[in-house]
Amino acid sequence: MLKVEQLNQYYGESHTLWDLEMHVPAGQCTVLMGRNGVGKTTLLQCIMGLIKARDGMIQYQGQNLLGVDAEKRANLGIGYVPQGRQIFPLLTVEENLLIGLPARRDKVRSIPPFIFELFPVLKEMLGRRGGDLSGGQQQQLAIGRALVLDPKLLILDEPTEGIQPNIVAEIGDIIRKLNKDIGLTVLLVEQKLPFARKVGDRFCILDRGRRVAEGEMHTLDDGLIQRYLTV
Ligand SMILES: Nc1ncnc2c1ncn2[C@@H]1O[C@H](COP(=O)(O)OP(=O)(O)OP(=O)(O)O)[C@@H](O)[C@H]1O
Repeated sequence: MLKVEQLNQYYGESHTLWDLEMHVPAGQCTVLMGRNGVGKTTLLQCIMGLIKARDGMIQYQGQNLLGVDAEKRANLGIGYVPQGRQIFPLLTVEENLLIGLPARRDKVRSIPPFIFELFPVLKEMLGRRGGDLSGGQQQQLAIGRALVLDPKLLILDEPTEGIQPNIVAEIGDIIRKLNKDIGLTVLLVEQKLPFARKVGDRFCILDRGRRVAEGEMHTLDDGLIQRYLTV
């Protein structure tokens, strides 16, 4: 569904992504892994068009995204949950959810009920300001906001960062449900190994801006973990 090929990205003169390759097959959950600062968020931001890649290809359903504006990428069915959630703290939960609706490809202009089935807490808190929610609730809101757009591919950047363990498990269950029951293709950045193993079908490991390993989750062995993931 998504194929990154020979992607190079620079921050000024600093070469950050090097001939990067990554495949995200349709219907699967792919986990992008690697230590801090290896380029995971940079890669996701290139995919979303939030930062520019210098050359290479990002192919989504057969189309090269590099010439497509960031707003249009959402229209193509790519949902994005950024690192740190980035919900609007002064807007209510309802307003946060409504904000993406005009970008939907169809004419739906109200919040789809399945969002509240997945996240009942959001229904209870519709009138609450986003900034008054707990970290876990904000993460649910950020995922809900991405789902409002009816994406086919959902991209999440460290959805468990700074969240209590019981909510982490809940978020894991929701990602699995979205992937296995609803059929969304998922790409997520995750540093917690048990979580990655629980939700992921495949992994892709970056090290210093390069892809160093990729494969099915059951092939992620101790050698790779020691070499590229443990700190
Ligand atoms: N806006 C920026 N300007 C310049 N350099 C940046 C910028 N953002 C990130 N970098 C650098 O690019 C490299 C990759 O950063 P990136 O945030 O993509 O890594 P990451 O793997 O997502 O790390 P983390 O797990 O800490 O979020 C790092 O060396 C970082 O310092």
